[in-house]
Amino acid sequence: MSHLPGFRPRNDGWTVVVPVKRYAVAKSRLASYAGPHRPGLARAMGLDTIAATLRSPAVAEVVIVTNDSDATHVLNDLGAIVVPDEPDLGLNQALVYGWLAARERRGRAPIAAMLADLPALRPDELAHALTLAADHQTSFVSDTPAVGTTLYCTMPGADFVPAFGGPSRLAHLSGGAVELDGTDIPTVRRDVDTEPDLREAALLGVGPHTREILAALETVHG
Ligand SMILES: Nc1nc2c(ncn2[C@@H]2O[C@H](COP(=O)(O)OP(=O)(O)OP(=O)(O)O)[C@@H](O)[C@H]2O)c(=O)[nH]1
Ligand SMILES: C=C(OP(=O)(O)O)C(=O)O
Repeated sequence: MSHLPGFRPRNDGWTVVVPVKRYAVAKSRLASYAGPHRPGLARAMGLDTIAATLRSPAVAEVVIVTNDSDATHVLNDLGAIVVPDEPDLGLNQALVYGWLAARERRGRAPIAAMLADLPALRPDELAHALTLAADHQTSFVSDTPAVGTTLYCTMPGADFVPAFGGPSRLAHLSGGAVELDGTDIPTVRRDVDTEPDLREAALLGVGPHTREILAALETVHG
């Protein structure tokens, strides 16, 4: 197993569980913009998100839940632990399955769930969010419009009840999770579902895989 430059396995720190949908069917809301590049764009955003997560100083281990064969091989080579999406019942069930695997591996670690569509994610901003999260049993970071969620965090012993999808900010608040201050973590909050989201992420500065696909899309769209 090779590791990214700068990645140091740690014994303390967070386990971050990341669900990755099969690229062939992912990011349907970007279909008209990305056309044949849509699976490649989903892959590139996932790779940039997970590479930044592996480099974050607050992260000890990354557990990926996926049934995508390319993601399984490539993310394992990057240094993530990859488990199959055995339930295959959507995002939240995949996260619970990943949480069980994470707990089995590192029983006393704090565990967070994070989406794979944060292509501008910076390792230091993720570390900042996870440091804030350590003050609460259960907490979360809302997305840029403050409607959805990008990161859901639990300390050891807390229930893990992710409620991602649609207006998940309210769902997580109703479940008793504390919303973390999003002031200094714009790249943790910028998930990408649509073309305007992608433009905003590009302004924040996306990782190299997403940058390459964006360059190809620029030649299509002018
Ligand atoms: N393992 C797994 N991951 C999922 C599943 N559904 C969504 N995800 C992941 O969950 C995160 C957020 O998903 P969405 O933003 O809804 O992405 P999406 O389903 O690809 O996009 P749309 O087709 O536009 O809804 C991304 O990391 C996806 O890869 C699923 O059924 N299984
Ligand atoms: C899954 C989520 O993201 P989106 O609905 O933007 O895909 C969410 O915000 O809970």
